[in-house]
Amino acid sequence: MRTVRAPATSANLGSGFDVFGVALDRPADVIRVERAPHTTIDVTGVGSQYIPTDPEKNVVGAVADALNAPAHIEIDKGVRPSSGLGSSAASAAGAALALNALYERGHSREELVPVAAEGEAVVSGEAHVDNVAPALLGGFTVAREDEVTTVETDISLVACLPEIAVSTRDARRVVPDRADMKDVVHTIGSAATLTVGMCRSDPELVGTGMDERLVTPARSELITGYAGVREAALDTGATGVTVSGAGPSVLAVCDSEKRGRVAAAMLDGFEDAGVEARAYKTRVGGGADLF
Ligand SMILES: Nc1ncnc2c1ncn2[C@@H]1O[C@H](COP(=O)(O)OP(=O)(O)OP(=O)(O)O)[C@@H](O)[C@H]1O
Ligand SMILES: N[C@@H](CCO)C(=O)O
Repeated sequence: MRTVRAPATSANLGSGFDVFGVALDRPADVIRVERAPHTTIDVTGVGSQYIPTDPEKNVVGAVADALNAPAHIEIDKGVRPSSGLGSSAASAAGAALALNALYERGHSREELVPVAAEGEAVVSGEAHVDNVAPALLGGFTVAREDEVTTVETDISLVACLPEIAVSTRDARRVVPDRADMKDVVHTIGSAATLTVGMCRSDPELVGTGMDERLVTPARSELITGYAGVREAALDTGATGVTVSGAGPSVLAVCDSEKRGRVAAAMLDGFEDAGVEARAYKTRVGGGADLF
């Protein structure tokens, strides 16, 4: 048997749609795998009632197929599904690392990124890697077609998860097909600023670099209370706020000692909109741990 703790992740960070991602040091899924003639799946934990155990429909089934590694797979969910915190990616990345070890396949973590992305294709229709890459590699990741660059960084974050479900599939439908060149230029400037901020572990630059006008405006409409939550976080010292992944979680960057105040303000913002929520005081963390 092999066990992996696979972290939540936040993709996009505003200006890096389908490119940027970060590993979060909490929450996380725990995946246990044992050799078996056919793949079977048990799911427990947060939101497990919404997660299929059919290997054709669960992301870990696609990963087991891709590695030709049938197994009994137990998933203890710490990352709620349809959260914008890379719930499906945590399971896919965890299963890839665990099955690779169980069957001694010998793949590197980098080689496991496209394998785990096969799982993402099961749920969102596309094998996007911007959540599985940080879940496997840790830190801040920049994903291009066949290449992922990683940077270690020390950035504190608050991820606020409302009791709303937004599926990645639905949130991809509202992304506009076309963009104004002025908005594209603005986004490139933000993405470059954010990248420098990650390299310098500078929350001001990272927060400033989250600003963009291409994807977030349409997606934030799917999150009841978003405008108030964003304003509340900025008023209490966050340096930047954006939609986490496809939403509905809202991600704020701030100094580590301000996380408590920012988290409380974001929860109040959702409460004012009549939405229950929970907040994770977290930071950019490492990739999945194999035990
Ligand atoms: N092992 C799994 N863990 C979580 N969700 C799974 C798993 N297998 C299948 N799913 C399905 O995937 C969907 C959740 O994935 P989705 O990409 O929409 O959310 P997410 O991973 O939290 O978000 P995001 O990618 O925006 O951070 C749900 O419909 C869920 O039933
Ligand atoms: N980049 C993907 C990530 C989903 O978590 C999206 O925003 O649709």
